[in-house]
Amino acid sequence: MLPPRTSLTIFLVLAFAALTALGLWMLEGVLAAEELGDTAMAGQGVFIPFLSVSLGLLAAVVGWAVWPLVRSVGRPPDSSPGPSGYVTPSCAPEGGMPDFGQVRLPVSEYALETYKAAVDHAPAAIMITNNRGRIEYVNDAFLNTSGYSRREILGRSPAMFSAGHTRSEVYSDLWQTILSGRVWRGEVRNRRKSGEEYWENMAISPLRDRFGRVAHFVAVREDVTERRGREDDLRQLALVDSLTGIANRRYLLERAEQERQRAQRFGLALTLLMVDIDHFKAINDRHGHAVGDQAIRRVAQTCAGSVREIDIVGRYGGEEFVIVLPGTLPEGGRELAERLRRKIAAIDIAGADGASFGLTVSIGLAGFQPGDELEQVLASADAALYRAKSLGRNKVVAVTDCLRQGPAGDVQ
Ligand SMILES: Nc1nc2c(ncn2[C@@H]2O[C@H](COP(=O)(O)OP(=O)(O)OP(=O)(O)O)[C@@H](O)[C@H]2O)c(=O)[nH]1
Repeated sequence: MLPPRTSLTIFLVLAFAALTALGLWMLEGVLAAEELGDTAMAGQGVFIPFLSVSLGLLAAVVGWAVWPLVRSVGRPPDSSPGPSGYVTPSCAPEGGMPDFGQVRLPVSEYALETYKAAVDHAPAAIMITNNRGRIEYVNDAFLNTSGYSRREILGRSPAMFSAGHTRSEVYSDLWQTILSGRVWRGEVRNRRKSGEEYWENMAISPLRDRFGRVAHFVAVREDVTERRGREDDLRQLALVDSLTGIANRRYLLERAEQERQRAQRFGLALTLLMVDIDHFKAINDRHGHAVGDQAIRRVAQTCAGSVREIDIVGRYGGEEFVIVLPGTLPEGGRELAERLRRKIAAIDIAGADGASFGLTVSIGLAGFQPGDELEQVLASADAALYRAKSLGRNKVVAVTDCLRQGPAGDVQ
């Protein structure tokens, strides 16, 4: 199908060519008649102006037809849209995308189509909510990560994905940030449709409408569960004693210091126990290192299994443990220490010779006093432990208030 301009041009050229031919034929007749002195024919001199007008019009029509071609010489190919309004691939500059900045308005539809495809199929999960917090769009990656269908998500609140562990301050910070027009970044724990929980790293930015108002929010989310798992493992390795699985010395002291500061600030009670296996060297010597390790593990497990969740049990040295009891007075600590001493005395360990053997511990106990540094409380508990050992072992000794300022060993 020829474009209208081309069809009209062909029609006009043919029409004027026919008229011109007719004019020339008649002119020939006129000239011949003049030569013969035929005055009747010579009176037909009206055909000369007619022929001139005809030729002039023909030139104008041809000029009108070829003008666009003359104009396009030396220009890049036209990027006019195809019948549907989309730019066809042939309109794109060689080897790349069309330059959207150069094209006329209908091409923006093509640009929109391209941007939409990019968002729909982006590898990161993308969600768009309106400023009332309702989900208006999610891409394919979002559906894959969350496990929901589009129908189950659209129109609902993003809160439907929360696993419920994130503190409310995190969300208030999120809203404050994005409502003020800034980007919020953070990691939250979410839940898939299957119930499985996962970590998501999110960047949420406000989208402004043509009037500059925040009308939507776009969230780009990435499942970082694997990375978080590796970090957790590393963190665990850094905090935990590899032989016993309880807190290592560094982490124990860190947590103990936190509790000391809390006790100091809020005037809370805090008691510290120092537990040491009696004659452990003899166990090692008699049964070997592996059995010695087993004894250390059993004592650690017994300590960890005898305290509350808020208490902290850590390995302080080779066969020495510290138990931090927040919110506990020395009397309460002593009760626990006695219970623990008896429990450990009841442990049976398989010896190298096949026969089982028992073990005992000595426990030193000290309570925190306002103004104490952690080292002072530890030194007091250690002094009490020393006293328990010197009193024959398998004993609990607490530092009394009147003696805690005295030299090491002045305990009762
Ligand atoms: N098997 C094993 N032994 C350890 C470990 N750490 C330290 N030890 C040993 O524990 C022993 C501690 O001995 P001592 O400090 O003399 O204490 P003890 O023999 O228990 O004597 P008292 O505490 O006075 O009753 C040493 O022989 C260390 O080599 C460990 O991780 N595994």
